[in-house]
Parts: sequence; structure tokens; C-alpha cells
Amino acid sequence: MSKDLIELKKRKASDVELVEKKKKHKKDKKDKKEKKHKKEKESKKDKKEKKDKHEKKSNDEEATPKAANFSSSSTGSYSESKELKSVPQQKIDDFFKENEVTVEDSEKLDLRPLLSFNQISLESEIQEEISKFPKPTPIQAISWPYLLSGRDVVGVAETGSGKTFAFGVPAINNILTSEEGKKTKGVQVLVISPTRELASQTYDNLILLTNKVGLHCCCVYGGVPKDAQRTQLKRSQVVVATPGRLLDLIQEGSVRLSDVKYLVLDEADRMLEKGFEEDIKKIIGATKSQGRQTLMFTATWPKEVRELANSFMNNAVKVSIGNRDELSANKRITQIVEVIDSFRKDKRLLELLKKYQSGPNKNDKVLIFALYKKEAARVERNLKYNGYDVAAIHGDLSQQQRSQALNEFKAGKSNLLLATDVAARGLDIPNVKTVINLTFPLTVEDYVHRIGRTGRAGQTGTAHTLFTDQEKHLAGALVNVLNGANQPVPEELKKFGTHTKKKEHSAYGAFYKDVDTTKKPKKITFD
Ligand SMILES: Nc1ncnc2c1ncn2[C@@H]1O[C@H](COP(=O)(O)OP(=O)(O)OP(=O)(O)O)[C@@H](O)[C@H]1O
Repeated sequence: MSKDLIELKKRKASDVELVEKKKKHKKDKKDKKEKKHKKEKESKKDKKEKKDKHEKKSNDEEATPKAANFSSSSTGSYSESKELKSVPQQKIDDFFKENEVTVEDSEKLDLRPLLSFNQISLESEIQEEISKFPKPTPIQAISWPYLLSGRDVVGVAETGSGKTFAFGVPAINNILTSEEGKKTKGVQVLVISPTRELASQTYDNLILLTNKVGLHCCCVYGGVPKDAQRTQLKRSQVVVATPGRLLDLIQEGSVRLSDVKYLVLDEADRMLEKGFEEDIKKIIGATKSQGRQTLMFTATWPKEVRELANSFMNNAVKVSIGNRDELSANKRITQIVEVIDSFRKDKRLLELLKKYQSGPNKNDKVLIFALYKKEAARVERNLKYNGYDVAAIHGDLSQQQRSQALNEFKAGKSNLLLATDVAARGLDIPNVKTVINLTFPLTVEDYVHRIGRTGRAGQTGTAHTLFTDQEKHLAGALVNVLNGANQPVPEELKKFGTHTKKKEHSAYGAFYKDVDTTKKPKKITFD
């Protein structure tokens, strides 16, 4: 049989599987509905009796009926702890309100958020590692119970809010607590990242956990030799990868993903954009389609990627912190937008560097964003000519140069870094005080990610943006972001008009529909 024929058969089999799965889901739903109806009828009968009983309960006990609800429908090993059950409902309500938490779950499990680390029982080594922080961040607090229950999750929370451990902790804990996880030797957790630097950073976070529990984690990305990666892949249960290199290694047969049961798309909206979409489909196609938990985490979740995201997920819970349906920036970042003529930008940059790195702030870390690598190279030369010791990250540099520049900036050995959008997402660089957008990015989503390199983990920061009429089509969306974070909107920016150009998806153009994120896909085809 030819290779193509085998492939076709495989796809057909997977389609049939899906149809069967859908039928079963429908039937389960129907059964559930009937059961619910019957139950409601019965419960009406003794409602009064139950009501009397309920009224006798203490306040704290009243806070827990949802927990009982959960145990019956859980798919994972999670169950709410005594400590969590005893939290008064008022505290839970306050948490939801203060953090503007939204949970969209068609199964309505209503799992309680974890207000402290002692309200959850993780493997002791993991508990110990994570307890170096004072308490879970809101996205961790909300998403862990769902992830430990085996649910697919879309997690949307501001930049620098601890999303890496939000998906990382349950990933490792789930391997350790499942019988199958302990036995399986192959790759069980796969995290896909858009850039080499982010993949490497996520790996650095995950090995803190895997090292402690005897699991192996590796990181694969392009720009470096494959040999060491091939060897590492053979012994790893947890893999962090960029799509291009991973696909390469899949296609040459160096890695098998059929045991992956926890798949994370970090910076998920980026991963579903043109350029990555096809690779992502192929990678997901190489993982198991049944019993796989799929996660998408990001700070920005544009409507036009949601339907595609949904097609890879199974009845996902969407958890969001803050008003994430509207594109919004971290409110602890002071945003300054200056409308300027293009030809004045270079001079203005020198003035801004004097402003942000002078006197007591002389050693403050400043991150400058350019749009294209050629521009970055030119600006780098210009800054060096003016006496600045600037490091750079962009696509024209070798991986070794990129890594060195980033590591030195992270470690505080240099305090000025110039980057293209390769550094816009995910990078967790301590103490960046100011982000300067020398040239505005192609999308306002990228703007939110870029400025999110400051103001991380509860800190404050400043983003200073030079905006020219070449970007005027983005003015409306930028004004919305500024308004959403209570930042001043310069009059010159308003003059461009507040019309918001509908974002186009590379595949669906401007004709995408707003979608119900809980809706199941009609059909999945992997190319
Ligand atoms: N529970 C916690 N309490 C305090 N800090 C935390 C906690 N969990 C993680 N952090 C720290 O917060 C910082 C930001 O975390 P992380 O890089 O995961 O953010 P993120 O939400 O993924 O950001 P981005 O959207 O930019 O990718 C890291 O330095 C991380 O160590």
C-alpha cells in the first residue's frame, strides 16, 4: 500500500472516530438531560425537606455544595480539599469580583479558585517548588482545578501573570498522579512556543519541576544542531518546542508524539496565525486525538482565532482574568504615546534614552522594539555610534548571538536591548523599567505583548511609543487599549480617527464569525 493511501486511511479512521465520539457525546448529553429532568421532578417532591436541612447548615458549609457537584463529573484525579471547601462563599465571590474572573464552562463544574497553596494537594516536590511564591496568581488559582480534573482549558490573563506555571504545574502533577503516566516512557507533555527564546525560558521553568520528580524535560528549537536534541527526545517525558524544528524531527522519525496527553499552545493566538497554522495542524495531527488534554494560554485572544482553536479542543473551559474579551493591557504599565514624524524618530530615541537612563535611573533596563531586522541592525549601529552599549536580538543574528544578548540583559550585565518582535511575547526579563516602541508593531495585540515585557509579576513599568501616520489604521484599536487601561490619549492620536479596522485572519479574511467557544467543531482535518 502506498504511503499516501495509508495516510488517507489513517485520516478516515480518525474522522470516523470523531463522528463516533460526537455521537456518543450527543447521546451522553441527551441521557444527562433526561436524568436531570427526572431528578428535578423527584427533587421538587422533597424540596421542602432539603431546604429545611440546608438552612440548618453553617455559613462555611453552605459555601461547598458546588464541590460535591464536581466530584461526580470529574474526569481527573482532582477533588477539592477540606481547606478549600471551608472557605466562605463570600471570599470566593470577592476573589471573582476583584480579579474580574470569567469562567465559561458548558459543564458548569464551578470549581472553586485556590486562594492559597495549602488549599491544593500537589505532589510534595512540586508543592515545595511552587510554594516559594506567596500564593497562586489568579490565572493559576482558577485554572489549576480544571486542569487537574483533566479538562481542556483556554487561559487568558495579562502579561507577566504566571501563565507558565499555570499550565506547567498541572502538566507535571498529572503525569505523576496517573497510573498510565507513571508507566508511559514516551513524550507525555508537549508545549509549543513561537520563539526559540521563549521555548528555552519555558524549559528553564519546567525543569525546576521535572528535575525534582525524576522526569526528563528537553527543549527543541531551530538554529542549533539536531543531534543533541534527538538524544534528549528519546528520554524525555516533557518537551518544549518551536514548531519548525519539532516538525522536522517528527518527519525524520526522531520523535513520536502518540503518547502526548497534555498539549499546550503557549501564546496560542500567535500559534494559530498564518505562518504557524499549518505546522500546528500537522503537529497536533501527530498526537493522539482521544484522551488528549489541550490547552491554549495567552494574554490576547482575538475572536478570529477562536473557532480554529476550538477545532483542536474538546469542550474547553475558558478562564479569563480581567476583561480579556476586549484587547487589554496590563494596567500597572504607564503608557505614553507620542505622535511623531518618521524622520524625527532616531533623534527622539536618543532623547528618550537620556530621559529614561539618567541620574539615579542610569542603570535602568530599557528594551527598544523595532519592526524589521534591517531596521534593528541600522538602529543598533546608530546607538553604538552614539556611545551606547546595546545588545540586539533579531532574525539576522546567529542563535548564539541572540542567546548571549538576552542572557546578558536578563542577568543585568547590559541594560539596553534592541529587539524585533521575536522578543515581544512571553520573555520574562527581570526589572525592565521601560519599553520604547521605536516603530509600532503590525498589530495592537503585538503592542500589548511588547509593552508587557515591563510591569511583570505585580511590578510597575513605563511604555513609551512613537506613533507615525504610517500606522494610523491602528489608531482606533490603540485608543481602545489606552482607554481600557485608564491611560491618557493624546489629541494627535485621536485625529487619526477612532475607526477600528477589523482584524483579518490570514485564512478567513475579515469574514470570520464571532463564535461560541464552547461549540464543538464540525470536522477536523489535518493536512
Ligand atoms: N504564584 C506566583 N506568585 C508570584 N510570582 C509568580 C507566581 N507564579 C509565577 N510567578 C513569576 O511571575 C513572572 C511572570 O510569569 P510568566 O512568565 O509565567 O508570565 P506570563 O503570564 O506567561 O507572561 P506573558 O504573557 O508575557 O507570557 C515570572 O517571573 C514567574 O516566576
